[in-house]
Amino acid sequence: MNKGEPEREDYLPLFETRTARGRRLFRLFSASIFIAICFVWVYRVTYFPAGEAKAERLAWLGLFLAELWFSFYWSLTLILRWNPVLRSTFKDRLSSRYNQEALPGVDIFVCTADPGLEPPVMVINTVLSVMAYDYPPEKLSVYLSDDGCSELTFFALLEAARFSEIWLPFCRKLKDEPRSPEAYFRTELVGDSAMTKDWLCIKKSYEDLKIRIETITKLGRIPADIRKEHKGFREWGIVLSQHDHQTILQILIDGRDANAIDIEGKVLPTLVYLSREKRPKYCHNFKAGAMNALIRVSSRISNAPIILNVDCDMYSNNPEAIKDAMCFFMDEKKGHEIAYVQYPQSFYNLSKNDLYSSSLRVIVELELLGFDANGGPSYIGTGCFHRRASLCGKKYSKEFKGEWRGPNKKIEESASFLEETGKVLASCTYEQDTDWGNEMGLKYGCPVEDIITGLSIQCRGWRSIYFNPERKAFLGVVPKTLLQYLIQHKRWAEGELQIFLSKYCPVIYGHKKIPLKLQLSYCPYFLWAVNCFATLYYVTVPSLCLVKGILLFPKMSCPWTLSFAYAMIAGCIKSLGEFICCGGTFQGWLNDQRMWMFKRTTSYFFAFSDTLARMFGFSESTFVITEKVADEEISQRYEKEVMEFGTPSVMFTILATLAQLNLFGCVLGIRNVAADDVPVKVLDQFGLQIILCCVLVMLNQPIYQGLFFRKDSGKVPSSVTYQAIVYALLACTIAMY
Ligand SMILES: O=c1ccn([C@@H]2O[C@H](COP(=O)(O)OP(=O)(O)O[C@H]3O[C@H](CO)[C@@H](O)[C@H](O)[C@H]3O)[C@@H](O)[C@H]2O)c(=O)[nH]1
Ligand SMILES: [Mn+2]
Repeated sequence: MNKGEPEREDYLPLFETRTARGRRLFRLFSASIFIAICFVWVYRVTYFPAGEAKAERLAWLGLFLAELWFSFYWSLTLILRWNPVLRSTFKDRLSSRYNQEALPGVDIFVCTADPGLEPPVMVINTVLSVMAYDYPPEKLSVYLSDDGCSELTFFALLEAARFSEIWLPFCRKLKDEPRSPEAYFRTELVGDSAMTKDWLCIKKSYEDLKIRIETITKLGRIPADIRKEHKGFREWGIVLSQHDHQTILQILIDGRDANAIDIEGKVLPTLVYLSREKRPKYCHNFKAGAMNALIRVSSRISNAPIILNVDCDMYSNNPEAIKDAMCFFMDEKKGHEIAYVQYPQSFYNLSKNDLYSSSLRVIVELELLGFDANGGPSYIGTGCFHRRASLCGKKYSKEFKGEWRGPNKKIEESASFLEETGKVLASCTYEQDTDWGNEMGLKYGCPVEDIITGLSIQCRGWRSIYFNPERKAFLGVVPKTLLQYLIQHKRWAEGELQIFLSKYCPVIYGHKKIPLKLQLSYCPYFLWAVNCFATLYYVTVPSLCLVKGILLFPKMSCPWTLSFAYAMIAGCIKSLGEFICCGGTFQGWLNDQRMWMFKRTTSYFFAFSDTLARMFGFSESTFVITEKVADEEISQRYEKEVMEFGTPSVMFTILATLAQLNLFGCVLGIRNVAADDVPVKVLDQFGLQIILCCVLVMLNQPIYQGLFFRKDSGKVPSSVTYQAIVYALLACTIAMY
């Protein structure tokens, strides 16, 4: 509370913050690991093989540098773990303090970009789920941005608009169930026979709707008779291509219209289709461009003070989520500081032990809690409620309390007039010579537009909140193939590194604007890509040295081994403990470790090189959209947690080469032990190195499967196998001589 303002004794906050348990244990344990790390350094410095051959000295020095990097990086990650906080809300206080009238409007933005990769049925499920929020419908407006400019998506949305007339009344009878029809009907109906008739009837309607959409999606065009049903289809008459077309803006449900009601006569939320103008000459800035067009167009139509942004696969799983978010924004004491409330990204198609470790478990369940405590989480692109003002560039000020009330829908103008005038706002030229993409809206020029936008909002003085309730607010899909996963992480790592190397580097840009701990909280992510070097070194050189017989670690009988062993084992225990506390399984943790290794040696490596290439002007930024569907065979393997290779890729060549190097190292190491007169001696000398290789081999196990044992179409393609064998043999030969 500011000085001068009267203390209100009776004031009850709308949300509460608690510190997480177990912090003290964590700090102690981390400190002990840190001590072990210091001993490792001391060992490296005092036992440097100065008198040995050059190769040995170099190998040793490299390893030391890699270890220094790991220690530094590890210390950075502690900042995110030091002081995690948990938030909880009081929705009952919110509803007793504010009636329906007093709640702010919410504009919901759903982004889609490709009907092939993001099937229209999935998109409309997301749309229907957000239309069904437990919130006054006249306060809700849902906007679908279609960067794919697809009439198939438009058709699906039109069908969804119709279906919402029966779906929303049905949802009002539900309690906690998910509001995406697909997800809802996946679960069996329990109890209540009065519901059964309704249930069967709605289920039938949904299935019909789904078949209609899927048939037309398969067909790939809209039949003439359907075309006649809505004036919107006429727009596609002059669409040249997906990348060359005018703005298409259609208000499918006009919430102000007295006829826009569901079968029970209740108002429907406004529903709008937007496909912003695209011309080959112009840069479209991917999702950031789409979002900015949505911000402007929605300001013309509904202009709600709060904006929710979701990706097209992220359906709403908790109808109360808006009210939760409002508890933060509308808190009388602290609400006015908050620019955005970020929910975690959660997923519904994870395999049992999360094969690709796509759930980002530790980030979502632990690191972001620490991020929040350090000043506010980053914006992670989806499942985020924004204050329109702060997203549009407003600086934080104590005086600005937010205007929740007031008319948020312009009553006077007709829908077609709004469409006509709104179109201009989504044209290619509108942003020229404006601050859009810079200080206004989402930032351009970065593959992780979300992170950089969040950072700049915080640097304008705002705070953000991370809210991770038990019941997940949004559920989306993760990629089902290894390559999709690696490409997605490459995009992320690339974007993050790009920010670090730009003027937005948090320690420079954030200096004096945000607290140091918040600046540093960003760094572990921004430096993801840099990990590639130390990791590549650690997975190759010890194996090669084993082949050649170069000693890199202390002897097993030497006390220094203890420091290495402790740092490794305690480090693993800590990470395993965290993983389990965050709800993971042991197998899941192993998968997680494996995926860290895989992405560090491939995604991060390419992220690093591509970032440099772009900085020096050799390439342009791209945005590879993640596939949200997979064919039947791939899905089946995914369910069984069999890793998917299938298509040739350099990333796989790297992984396969490294895996074989480790295997050679391991085999040769063990052979030496066996062949030695006194096996104990070799084991004593090379023990740690052999263990390291064995661990790597164990982690690489799915690759050996894919290389040598599998026959299905998801195995490593033979071209990759041959290349990898050649490279690995070559590397060993060079190492030996
Ligand atoms: O030109 C484009 C490209 C993408 N998208 C949409 O952006 C969203 C995210 O794309 P996706 O391929 O699913 O990427 P993810 O890696 O899964 O997305 C995460 O990472 C992105 C930044 O890299 C953020 O924009 C996302 O919100 C965040 O969920 C999807 O809804 C797309 O339809 C567009 O609207 N226009
Ligand atoms: Mn996605």
